[in-house]
Amino acid sequence: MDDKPTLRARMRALRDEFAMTIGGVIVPSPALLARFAPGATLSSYVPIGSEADPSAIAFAARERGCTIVLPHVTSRESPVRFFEWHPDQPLIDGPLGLRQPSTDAPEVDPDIVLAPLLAFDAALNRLGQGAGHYDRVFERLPGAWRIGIAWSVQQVAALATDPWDMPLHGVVTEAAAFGEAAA
Ligand SMILES: Nc1nc2c(c(=O)[nH]1)N(C=O)[C@@H](CNc1ccc(C(=O)N[C@@H](CCC(=O)O)C(=O)O)cc1)CN2
Ligand SMILES: Nc1ncnc2c1ncn2[C@@H]1O[C@H](COP(=O)(O)OP(=O)(O)OP(=O)(O)O)[C@@H](O)[C@H]1O
Repeated sequence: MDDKPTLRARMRALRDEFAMTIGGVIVPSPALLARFAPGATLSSYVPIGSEADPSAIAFAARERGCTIVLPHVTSRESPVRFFEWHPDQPLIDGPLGLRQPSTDAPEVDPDIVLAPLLAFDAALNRLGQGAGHYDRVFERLPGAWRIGIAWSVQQVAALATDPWDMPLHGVVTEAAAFGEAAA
C-alpha cells in the first residue's frame, strides 16, 4: 500500500488528466436531495485545480432552502472556519490558491459537509491535501453529515488510515453515489 504522500502525488496527476479529458458534472443523488431542507446548512467549496466541482449540489441545496457556507483558512496550520455565502457575493483570493468567502459574513457551522478529496476507498476513508483541515472539522463537528465529492478515478481499493481519520458517510462522483449518499 502506498504511503499518503506518494498516493497524493499519483492521485493529483490522475485527477488532472481525468478533469482535462473527460470530466463531467457531479449531480446530487436522491439521498442527498432528501436531506436538503430549509434550516439545514451545507458547506460547499470552490474547486482548486482539477478538483471535482460541487456547485450543482450546492445549487440544489440552495433551491431547497439550505444556507450555503464556504470554508475559510488563513494558512496550512490554521483551522477551517465556515462563513455564509450567497452567489451574488465576491470570493476573495486566499492562501494555497484558494478563493474564499468574506469573513464579514455570519460564521455558521454546517450540518452537511461536502469535502474535497484526493482519494477515497470502499470503506469511505478519505485522503485529503495533508494539512488535516477537514480532519479537524470532522472532529469538532462529529454530528455533521460528511459527504466526499470526487471524480470516479479517485476511488482506490484501500487507503492507509491514521487514528484521527474519520470515514465519510458517503461519496458522490460523476458516475455513482456510495454509502449513505446512494439511494
Ligand atoms: N477547494 C478546496 N477548498 C478547501 C480545501 C481543499 O482541499 N479544496 N481544504 C482542504 O483541506 C481547505 C484548505 N486547505 C488546503 C490545504 C492544502 C492545500 C494544498 O496543499 N494545495 C496544493 C495544491 C492543490 C491542488 O492543486 O490540488 C499546493 O498548495 O501545493 C490546499 C488547501 C479548505 N478549503
Ligand atoms: N483531529 C485533529 N486534530 C489535530 N490535528 C489533526 C487532526 N487530524 C489530523 N491532524 C493533523 O493533520 C495532519 C494531516 O493529516 P492527514 O495526512 O490525515 O490529512 P488529510 O486528511 O489527508 O488532509 P485534509 O483533512 O487537510 O484534507 C497530521 O499531521 C495530523 O497530525
